[in-house]
Amino acid sequence: MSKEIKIRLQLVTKEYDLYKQKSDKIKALFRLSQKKVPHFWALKGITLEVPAGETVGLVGINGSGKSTLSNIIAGIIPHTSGVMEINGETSIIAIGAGLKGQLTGMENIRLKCLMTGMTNKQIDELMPEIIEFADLGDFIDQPVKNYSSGMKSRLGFAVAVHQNPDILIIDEALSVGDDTFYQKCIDRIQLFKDQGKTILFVSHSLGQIEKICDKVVWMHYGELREYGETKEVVKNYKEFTKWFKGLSAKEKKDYQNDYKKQQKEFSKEKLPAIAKEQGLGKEALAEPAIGKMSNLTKVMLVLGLFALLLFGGTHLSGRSLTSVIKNPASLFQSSMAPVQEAETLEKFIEHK
Ligand SMILES: Nc1ncnc2c1ncn2[C@@H]1O[C@H](COP(=O)(O)OP(=O)(O)OP(=O)(O)O)[C@@H](O)[C@H]1O
Repeated sequence: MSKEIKIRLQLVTKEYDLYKQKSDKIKALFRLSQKKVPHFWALKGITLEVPAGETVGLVGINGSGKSTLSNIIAGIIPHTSGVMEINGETSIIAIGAGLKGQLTGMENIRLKCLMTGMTNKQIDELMPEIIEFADLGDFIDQPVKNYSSGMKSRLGFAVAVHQNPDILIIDEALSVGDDTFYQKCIDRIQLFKDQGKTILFVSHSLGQIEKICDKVVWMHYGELREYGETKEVVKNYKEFTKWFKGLSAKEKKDYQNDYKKQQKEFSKEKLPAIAKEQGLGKEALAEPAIGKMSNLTKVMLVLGLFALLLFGGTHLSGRSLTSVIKNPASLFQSSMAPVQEAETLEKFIEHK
């Protein structure tokens, strides 16, 4: 019997607009600027299937699209076009991802757990176990902004592995920990594997990839260059990096510029031909609902959101509407000290 497919992607793309300034983005939205905005395609049509229970590694040189792909699968950022089918709960561990700097380690644990739908009672029961796994000592009561990247990774890992996700996505989170913590994480990943969970593992360490992964995806400048057995793909990737390292500085630069140029010049018009090449139907060219909206709908939506932010923010900040209109920046200036703010949030959460 064939295994259930946990992650199914068909021709998934990600396009970024390269605005020089934030104001250009707003002007473009309201069509106030005629300036042509350069585009960059971080993903140029990724087609991939990951069956349940497999651990798949993501390798590729810097900027090849590994984090973009894992963030899209985790639902952190939207894709531009293509079909995405994720069958199960995902949890991503990336250094500092989703952690609030002003809150303490313990408050962050509670917030992250609440966001996954756990009750305060369930969190209270699980808290000692998460704290023990993170092993941060007294730092658990310190604001996360004072943590090193290794400490943030510990906290993120501890929370994620206790959430019991179907699909665990680990983005470079193991690269910053010390040996003891690394081993603890490897043991936990092995336990996940034994439980038949699906894992996506992004790493620059081929040693880690070889140790953990059943299969490997090799990303190359927004394209999926190879997907297959770990041994085979790692061998080919090692050959490529050896060849690349052997190039002169100018040759390297030319190689990179050539690929980046292709990513800038890519367009949706090229997708039907790629779909045909990959044997995919028209549905692979689908765009998420937000991309299909007319410009008028988008403007109405932005205006609606702006009004909601203004009135909601005014209400929450306790300031008058007139004072906010006179000084909009005041909305974003906290009237409380960070510690006081954290305490308020803590009380709020406890109250719930
Ligand atoms: N918000 C953004 N706006 C514009 N371009 C972006 C944005 N985020 C990522 N990119 C670009 O998309 C490409 C892929 O980035 P991504 O972070 O996914 O690569 P990566 O393979 O994870 O790299 P690394 O190994 O360095 O972590 C890069 O060229 C990057 O500059």
